[in-house]
Amino acid sequence: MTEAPPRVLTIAGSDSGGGAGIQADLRTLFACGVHGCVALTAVTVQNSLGVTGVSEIPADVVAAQIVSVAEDIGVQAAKTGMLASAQIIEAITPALDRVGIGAGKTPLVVDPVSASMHGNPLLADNALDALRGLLFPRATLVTPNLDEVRLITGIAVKDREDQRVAAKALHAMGPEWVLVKGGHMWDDPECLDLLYDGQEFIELPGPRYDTEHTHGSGDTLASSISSALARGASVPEAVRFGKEFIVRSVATAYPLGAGSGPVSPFWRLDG
Ligand SMILES: Nc1ncnc2c1ncn2[C@@H]1O[C@H](COP(=O)(O)OP(=O)(O)OP(=O)(O)O)[C@@H](O)[C@H]1O
Ligand SMILES: Cc1ncc(COP(=O)(O)O)c(N)n1
Repeated sequence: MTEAPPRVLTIAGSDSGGGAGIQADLRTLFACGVHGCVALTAVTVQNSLGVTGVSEIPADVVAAQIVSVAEDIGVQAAKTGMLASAQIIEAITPALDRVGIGAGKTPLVVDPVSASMHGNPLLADNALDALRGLLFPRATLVTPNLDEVRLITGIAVKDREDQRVAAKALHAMGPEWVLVKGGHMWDDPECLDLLYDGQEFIELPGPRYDTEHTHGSGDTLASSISSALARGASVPEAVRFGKEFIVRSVATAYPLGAGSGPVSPFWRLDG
């Protein structure tokens, strides 16, 4: 009998265009050789141009998916993406505690998705307190982009020095590690992501490709990191793996529809 691969649980929303959300997560997890499980939080009506509708899954159903999967199948890492509302965050917190995800147990990556790349909201404004107060203290790693940094901390990051100040402010909210992503530092010729554990800064430099096709880049990064954590990697090892994974996925992104196409993990399946 073949041994089961590691399992990663993604707690996230669906993107009907298949570029971001759980579709990007499952595609990435598959390419990384781990089994992906899902706790669906919302269905979005979405294509390459943006989001035109959102239907939330009832909060108790989101929580029940987590418990069902973790208690039977077992997971070695989990990640959150679009969480939609304070009610969903409040419902999943006791479920995560019940099955031992986060808070120093099974690694939990919190990607604090607040809006789509087109600017459409994916998290209610009144959910920020729950995100900061309930999820951040349980997180092994939080992975905000610069818009999310501004929403969560009030810090407008313009350069690499600000990125360090923001990392400290985010770390003070309770996560073990913080990754401040540099994709939105538009003036920077590189995409430098900054990892911080309260003591040491680790810089993860990378090229900046001149492309509009970066849909799903945050999900792909967080999922590839989660796959490495599920295999037992340390956080710095997992983030280095994820950075290499996303660089190659942006390099091979493809156009789709009239707007922004998705980053592509397919390169990993070649040869
Ligand atoms: N044009 C680019 N070229 C290379 N790497 C990029 C580019 N844009 C983003 N990245 C990388 O992709 C990852 C996601 O970064 P970003 O800051 O864009 O997060 P995000 O906004 O959450 O992503 P998205 O919302 O597009 O899913 C980071 O590792 C970042 O450095
Ligand atoms: C369901 C869902 N989850 C996450 C994103 C963020 O991805 P992006 O910033 O690339 O639009 C999204 N657009 N849709």
